[in-house]
Amino acid sequence: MPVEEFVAGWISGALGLVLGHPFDTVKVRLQTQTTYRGIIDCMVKTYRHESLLGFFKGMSFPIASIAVVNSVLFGVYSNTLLALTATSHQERWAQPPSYTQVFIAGCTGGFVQVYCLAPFDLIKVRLQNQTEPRARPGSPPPRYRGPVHCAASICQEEGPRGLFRGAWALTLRDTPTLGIYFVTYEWLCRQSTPDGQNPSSATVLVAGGFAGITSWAVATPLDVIKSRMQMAGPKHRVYRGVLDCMARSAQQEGLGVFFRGLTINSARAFPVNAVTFLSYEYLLRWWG
Ligand SMILES: CN(C)C(=N)NCCC[C@H](N)C(=O)O
Repeated sequence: MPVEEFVAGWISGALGLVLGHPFDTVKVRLQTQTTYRGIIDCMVKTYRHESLLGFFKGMSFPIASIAVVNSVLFGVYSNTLLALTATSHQERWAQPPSYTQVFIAGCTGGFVQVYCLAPFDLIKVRLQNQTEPRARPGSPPPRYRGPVHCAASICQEEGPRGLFRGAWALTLRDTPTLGIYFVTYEWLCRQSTPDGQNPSSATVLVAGGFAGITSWAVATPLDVIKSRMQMAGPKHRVYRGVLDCMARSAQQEGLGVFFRGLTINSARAFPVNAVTFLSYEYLLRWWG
């Protein structure tokens, strides 16, 4: 099993993550809180109350976890393609796999990475939703003091299974959308690259960016549901399941609720995934 695909997945994921985290914080707050009038209002309020640091809340854990999550995603994707087509990454532009094979490999990578991503994503969402400024004398301390305290509190209050709250919604979000993600990337690269050649850097950047936008656009409705289910701990509103959360959200806030965070998700997706794919391709070519 080629391990360089796992390492390239990790480094490229980390670069994309740092670039996209401020967008991600705004998105999570818009999806789960009703106090903001829109993206700009959320950005202004976050900056006023919490300074620039507010945008980077909850980032340390994803940085640590991206090592596992992105390397599992890209590693499983690439190794599934290898099993389906018997061609390595280096041979893949000369003997391209079919789109069905790319879709199956993407869905497999998406499905497997969910079980690494779920606890980290839950902790990130809980920390991003704490709007209190960092501890000031006299002000009440935030509920979670940091990622480790957050994980420990969840285990204590909700049991270890609490760390997987929202994992089913995450599976429904990520399995098909990661198939779409890799198919879009491959299709765009092949459209603008002569047969048998490696795509140029500009092509990889644009194809990676649009793969991110397309997959996130499709993923947004389940992303909203996933974030709400993750916030619904034992002390908050509790949903009976994904369908109950969908029905109650739509009843209370209208169908528009499923598109909350769509603009910010797309704005974040382009740079994050352009950088992720560019660094992934280059690391593999460099090691190849
Ligand atoms: C629609 N979905 C869930 C995805 N396209 N997932 C792949 C994510 C890649 C990158 N770390 C990101 O956060 O955009």
